[in-house]
Amino acid sequence: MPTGPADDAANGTVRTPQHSPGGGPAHTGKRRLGVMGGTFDPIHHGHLVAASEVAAQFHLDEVVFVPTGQPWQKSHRKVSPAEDRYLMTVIATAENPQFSVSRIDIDRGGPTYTVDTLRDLRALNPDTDLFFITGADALAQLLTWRDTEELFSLAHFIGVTRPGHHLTDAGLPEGGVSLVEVPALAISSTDCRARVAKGDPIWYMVPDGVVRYIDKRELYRGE
Ligand SMILES: Nc1ncnc2c1ncn2[C@@H]1O[C@H](COP(=O)(O)OP(=O)(O)OP(=O)(O)O)[C@@H](O)[C@H]1O
Ligand SMILES: O=C(O)c1ccc[n+]([C@@H]2O[C@H](COP(=O)([O-])O)[C@@H](O)[C@H]2O)c1
Repeated sequence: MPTGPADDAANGTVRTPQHSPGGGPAHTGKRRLGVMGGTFDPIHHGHLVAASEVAAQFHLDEVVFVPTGQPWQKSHRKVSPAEDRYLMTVIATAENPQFSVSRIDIDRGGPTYTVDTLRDLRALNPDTDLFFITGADALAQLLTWRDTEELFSLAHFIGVTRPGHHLTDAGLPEGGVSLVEVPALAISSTDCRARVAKGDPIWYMVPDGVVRYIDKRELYRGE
């Protein structure tokens, strides 16, 4: 029976980065909390599969989804109200006892920086190891985030595959990042929004409750 990412690496499911022998930090005996940050406009099955796969491979006790307040690197486009994105995330994760949702980035106000997310989660969860889950596109931009040197002291970073993006930890600190293959789902929030705007269905791309919420709140129409 696998005991951790090192075993998973042995059977080939973790693409072990050269900087991170064994595919991730050893189990310290502390609670292991995954952190999935995103704008979730809307949340879709690509997010959920990534979180579920990382939780299994890294033996996480829980994954907390953290919708952004103001995603400063998406300031060039309209972002739906935080409350709508938060509620869609709650609806999408409600059935999974291992998943939860945090409002910390929304309630803090101002632009969302992951360094603040992780500092706050650290304070709220003493004696817990944090694992920040992020997609290949976000991983490639990580060095443009605020206070990158502090980020890697707060959490271990797990980069997951995403169709259309190359998964690499080039330039990132040794041992700070693990790369994981997740079952590829070619779904993006951008595509979901465009489909709703055109009147195309998004059934089965996002959870059923999220389809109904988007319809009820008339999100993405005419965008
Ligand atoms: N299909 C997917 N597979 C794996 N990871 C994904 C997928 N879609 C999004 N992610 C990751 O989830 C995190 C949050 O993503 P985000 O909320 O921005 O969704 P998105 O689909 O990338 O949105 P948008 O299309 O609006 O940029 C990011 O790290 C992103 O790379
Ligand atoms: O900390 C930063 O400067 C930073 C810059 C861009 C994105 N992030 C985080 O990356 C995650 C994915 O962001 P997004 O906007 O692609 O959904 C989310 O948790 C963001 O807060 C963080």
